[in-house]
Amino acid sequence: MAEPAARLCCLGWDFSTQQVKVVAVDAAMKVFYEDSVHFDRDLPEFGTQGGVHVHQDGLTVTSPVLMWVQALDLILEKMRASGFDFSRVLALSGAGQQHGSVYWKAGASRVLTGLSPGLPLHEQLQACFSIRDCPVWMDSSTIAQCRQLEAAVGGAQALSCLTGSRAYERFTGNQISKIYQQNPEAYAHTERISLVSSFAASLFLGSYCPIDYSDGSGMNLLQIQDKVWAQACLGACAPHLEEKLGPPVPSCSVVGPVSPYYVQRYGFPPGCKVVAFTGDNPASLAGMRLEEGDIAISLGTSDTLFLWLQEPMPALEGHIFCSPVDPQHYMALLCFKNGSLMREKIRDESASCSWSEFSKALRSTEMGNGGNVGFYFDVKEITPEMIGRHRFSPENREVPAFPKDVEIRALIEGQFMAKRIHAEGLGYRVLPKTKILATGGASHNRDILQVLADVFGAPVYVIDTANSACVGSAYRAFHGLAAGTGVPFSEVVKLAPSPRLAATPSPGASQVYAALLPSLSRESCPSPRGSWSESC
Ligand SMILES: O=C(CO)[C@@H](O)[C@H](O)CF
Repeated sequence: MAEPAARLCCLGWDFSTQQVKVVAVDAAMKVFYEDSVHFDRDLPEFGTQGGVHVHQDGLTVTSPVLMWVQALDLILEKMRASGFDFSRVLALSGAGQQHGSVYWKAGASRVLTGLSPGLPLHEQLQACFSIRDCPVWMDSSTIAQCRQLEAAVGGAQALSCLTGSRAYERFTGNQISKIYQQNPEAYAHTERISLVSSFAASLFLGSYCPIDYSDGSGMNLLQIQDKVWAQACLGACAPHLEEKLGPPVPSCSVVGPVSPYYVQRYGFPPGCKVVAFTGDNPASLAGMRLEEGDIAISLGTSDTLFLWLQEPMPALEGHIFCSPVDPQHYMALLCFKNGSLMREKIRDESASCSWSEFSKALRSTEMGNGGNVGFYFDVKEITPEMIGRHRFSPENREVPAFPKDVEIRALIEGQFMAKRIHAEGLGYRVLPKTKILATGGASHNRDILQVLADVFGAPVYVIDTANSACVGSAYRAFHGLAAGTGVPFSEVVKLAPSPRLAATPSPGASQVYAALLPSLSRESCPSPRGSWSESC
């Protein structure tokens, strides 16, 4: 096998909240190089914590754009110092933390197209941004702008039908609206607005890179069915916004060759292609190689569900984005705040702080828990917006407590049944070929995965998603090389490592949960909707 330095490859980048990461993937879909620059540790002069600045109001959260630029300088220098052979890079793509926005000052495009290979990027781009502290996804200071936007388009459900989500504080349109309202001069001096993903792509392109459909779906501005900017949303947020955004493009677009800056300074081949960058979650979906009917569940501090949808049903919970790998389909994201911290609390209270006791309780109780059902929200839940612990007896009476073993199963079954109900509320359907891809801390507990397989009636696989956004970006770069050939993404990446089977549904599981789910659905998803055309 050729030495790592000599292998033809694609690069996958991730401009995430805390770091910039890169992986190199060869034609056998094997990761053979990875590197990262950690903002807090490697660029301490910017004074971030977790890559961000939380402002005095506790609501505004920003990151310095020049920190991101300098991080790219640093990581490229690290790669060069390690002997990485840039001349073998066929294409590159990447991801950025979703919803964040970058404001290029009038005249910046001339600097971007005329970069001097003798200088680092951050020295040349110092004066190119009209806003130096960019709003990021952790910001929640735009509730007023959210209400204004929903009012302008006919309400929360109308906005969800149009853009895939009701108004969320972190979504970019509301952030732009706040900047226009509170800093009109900076807004007037802004010639281009990028997402973090398209900003990063612009650095490699040496010109403004368009926003892709998938990450653009996280702005409350893109009409996700027709994949055009929603004029009513643009008008409600800020004037002349469409010209500052530029037209969106399909996520699999080859947006151009890499800038000569990288050819001359680092030795990239002149023909190295830049494939549109996208959001970190869409890139992760690509990295996990989700296919139609599959679900990916990240069981972490909060639990996150990634769904592949053909016929989405926009709702007041969750987010529907254009798919990053199939222009005809969609993906959905559902976040559940009460994840591992809730599981750890019940473990401490009902299993003597022991996971093995916790697992023993799951093994010693029956599927369906004898009709005892529970919802456990010690912090205010996002999906649905509820708080507190709610336990119901088989007679559907609320009760104050369960025996310890019953409590443990009620927690896990309740968490997974709620996920299935809300997923189906967005239009998801379990198919015969459905795979559940589990990742995150709790995915190491086989007994928890067994409950997951039983509730969904589908096999559960475990995957390592440590670099899923980067790896997904490298996969998308390979897919970009096949642009115009009609070869599907799944075919391009078929050599990638397969997930490991961890649990299959127990006999009779479908019947048990088919009996329980409808009653739960009325509790936790009260407004049944029809298809997109019926509910929007
Ligand atoms: O806000 C989010 C998704 O809607 C987060 O997952 C960010 O993408 C993290 F960067």
